[in-house]
This record gives sequence, C-alpha cells and structure tokens, in this order.
Amino acid sequence: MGSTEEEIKLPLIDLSGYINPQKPGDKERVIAEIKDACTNFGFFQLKGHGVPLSLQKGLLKSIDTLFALPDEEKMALSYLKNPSRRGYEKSGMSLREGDALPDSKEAYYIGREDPVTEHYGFYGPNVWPHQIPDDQFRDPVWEYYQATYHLGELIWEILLLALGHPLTIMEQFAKRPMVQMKMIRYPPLAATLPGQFGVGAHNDFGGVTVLLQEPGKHGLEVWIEDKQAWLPVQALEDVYVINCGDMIMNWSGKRFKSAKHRVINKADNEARLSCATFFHGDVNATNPLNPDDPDRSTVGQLLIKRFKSQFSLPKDAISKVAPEQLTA
Ligand SMILES: O=C(O)CCC(=O)C(=O)O
Ligand SMILES: [Fe+2]
Repeated sequence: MGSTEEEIKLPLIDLSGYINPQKPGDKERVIAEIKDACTNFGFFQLKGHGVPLSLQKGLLKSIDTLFALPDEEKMALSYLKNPSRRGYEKSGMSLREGDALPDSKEAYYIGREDPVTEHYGFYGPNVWPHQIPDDQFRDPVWEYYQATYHLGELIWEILLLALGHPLTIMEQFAKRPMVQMKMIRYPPLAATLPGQFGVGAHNDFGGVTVLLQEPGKHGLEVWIEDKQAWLPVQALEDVYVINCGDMIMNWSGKRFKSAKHRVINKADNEARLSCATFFHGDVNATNPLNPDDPDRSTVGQLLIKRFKSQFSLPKDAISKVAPEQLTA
C-alpha cells in the first residue's frame, strides 16, 4: 500500500465558467478540463458548482441528527423492509466479494419520490423518519437532493458534450432517471476493527457520482493505476468530488475512466459524514452513446448485478426481479 508522490493531485475545476460564462470560450474551457480529468483519472474536485453552502450545511446537520437516533429506531427504518431499498443500513451490512471484513459505515438511502412501487422497486416512495420534525430532516434533505440531482444532470451534459454528442441524447436515457442518494456516517478509527474499511475498495457501478465530504474529515482515497498507489483526496469546504462509474466507462467505450476508491476515517475519535448522489439513468435505458454496443444491459440490470455482488439487497426484491434482469 504505497502512497503517491506529493505532486499528484486530483484536478480542482471551477464550474462557474460553464454555469455563468463571462466571455467566449469559458464554457468550452470547462468542458475540456472535465474531459481531461475524466480521461486521466475518472475523478475530479469541483468548485463554483452552484449548490449553496447553506444547503450542504443543512444536509450534514440532518445526517448527524438521523444517525444520533437510538439503534432500535434506526432499525425500524431498515432498508431491508422497503421494496425500493430506501432507509437505514446498519454498520456491517455491506460485504464485497473478496473482502475480509464488512464496511464499518452506516448509511441511509433516499431516491426519486414516486408514489407507487414500480419496476421491481427501482421506483417508489422514500422512507422518512417520523420522529424527526420535517424541518430538521425531510425538508433540508429533499432540498439538497434536488440540488445535487441537478448538478449530476449538469455533469452528465458536460460529459456528453465532451464526447461530441448533442444534449438531446439525455432524452434517450434520462427521462425518469434513477438518482439515489446515500447519506453516510463512518465511525471513528478507534471504533473499527483492525483492517476494516469505512467503505472497502470499489468502483461506483453507474453514472455520475456527486460526493460531499464533511469539511476537514479526510478519508477518501482513489487508486491511481499509473502509479499503483492510493491518492488521498482532501475534504474541502464547498468543494465536491465528482467521479464516473463503470457504466459511464463502458458507455463511453473506455474513453472515460472509472477509478477504484475506498474510505478509511482517519480521525481516531470523531465520526466522518459524507453524502453521495448517484445519477444513473432510466431503469430500461441501454447505451445511448453507441447503438452498436453488443452489450445491451439496461441500467436496472447493471444495478441488480452490482447489488448482488457487492452490496446486500432485500431478498424480497431479488425474488421479485424478473429472471432476465438477473442474467445481464
Ligand atoms: O464517503 C466517501 O467519501 C465515499 C463514499 C463512496 O465511495 C460510495 O458511497 O460509493
Ligand atoms: Fe464510491
């Protein structure tokens, strides 16, 4: 487990030139910077993103409030009881194939708010903790979800432009995109087992990930293939980490990378909070970038495959999934 030389750093890109261009060429420059970052690393840091700091702070406070609930109350909100995989995941539930120990993190999932459960639970209503007043959890979390949903959409647009596609292509795969948000708390290092990770090494399976780290709570590390080393990523205030999942790598014909990453909370006595918003695509969408791609897997099939090999999935949900969804 080597560490990288000082000079390697993830690019820090300013999105304001794309959102609010001041002169000709501003948008194109941002597109080119993001293209380079995704080609070289599959990861970058982002400022000038337009998500208000107050929403980020409100979200972190809400996550803190949620995880402070007593264990029995959190377990009553378990995602294993919910057909759409929304709700609470306790520490020790995610064990990746090949890992010696499960993740130490606890998490809480929300997604699009659909009134009824459809498509084997890919779409459905969220689970909201009734014991926390709405203005201390549901409202700030939902407002934040929508803001990062839009940021994820914007990054997708830029990736498509960078690859030379028209923006109308979004219509082909993101009319009703699955956008899942995972709020996470990592226990202090002192409370984890020797060799246990907060989140073990993995690649994100899907589309664009918009990750907020609690400022100053370092712990995320990205695998740099060329150097064969883990690169620590600073947790900076008002700066997002953006990365591409495997689906983007495959849809782009490997032009964009999906990099392996992991989390070890470096603080001995303090928890670390983070929140990842994953912008995928419609459940039945296939590769919109290359109609000749022999792999016709749908977004839903890719998701199921990943949950089966890396993460737990409610047994009920697996049994309700049509067999063709599992053979991708
Ligand atoms: O908490 C973090 O910094 C990263 C989390 C992550 O990689 C994930 O949830 O996929
Ligand atoms: Fe990840």
